[in-house]
Amino acid sequence: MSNPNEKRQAGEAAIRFVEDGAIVGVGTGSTVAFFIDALADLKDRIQGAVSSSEQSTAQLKRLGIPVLDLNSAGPLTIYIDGADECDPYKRLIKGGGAALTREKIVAAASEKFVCIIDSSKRVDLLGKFPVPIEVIPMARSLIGREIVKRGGQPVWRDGVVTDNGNWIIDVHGWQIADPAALESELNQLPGIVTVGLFARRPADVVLIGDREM
Ligand SMILES: O=C[C@H](O)[C@H](O)[C@H](O)COP(=O)(O)O
Repeated sequence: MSNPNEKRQAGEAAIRFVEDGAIVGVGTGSTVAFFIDALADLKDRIQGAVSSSEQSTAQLKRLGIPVLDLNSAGPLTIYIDGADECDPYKRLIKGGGAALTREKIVAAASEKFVCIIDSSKRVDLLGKFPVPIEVIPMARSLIGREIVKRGGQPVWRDGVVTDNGNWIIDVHGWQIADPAALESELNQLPGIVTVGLFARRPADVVLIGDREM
């Protein structure tokens, strides 16, 4: 069961990775919300943040933290984000909040990815949490069939539209022995925008509560 106290501890502990003058990559979700609250206390010491979602942008702006565009911000030193599952190799499932595409972009643009979770997210094998996949709407059925061919059960997150105007399919029933290979394979399918597996670029540091994994 998710532990809000550990989420808050992780969000606050991640502040130690923020250096003076940094532009901070900011993820999305209830754990990141604690991080953003803590970041507000440092707002005069950083240049600003690059956000991964409209939700995080709204919170950052409300707290007076400048939100910068990734194209002008350039490479970032640090990205802080939550996850839905994390394995012993710091490979992740993300996208429970439908923000996976921008999250993967900001993570890729950052030198160090610090993942903040509570202990309920730690697993030995990824796949108990359904894998979110962002798809172009016209490809929903096509991608659904491709997932069934690969042993998964696709469930359309009906009614959810991502910040990019796309849809989400959640894949149940995968026990993922080689997440990087599955991520690469799915990345080849026309119509898939982003796979919620962060295995080719795992986290660099994982904080479970205030404890480093
Ligand atoms: O799309 C959402 C993100 O990948 C979140 O980082 C993930 O779902 C974890 O969210 P939370 O911190 O609320 O458990």
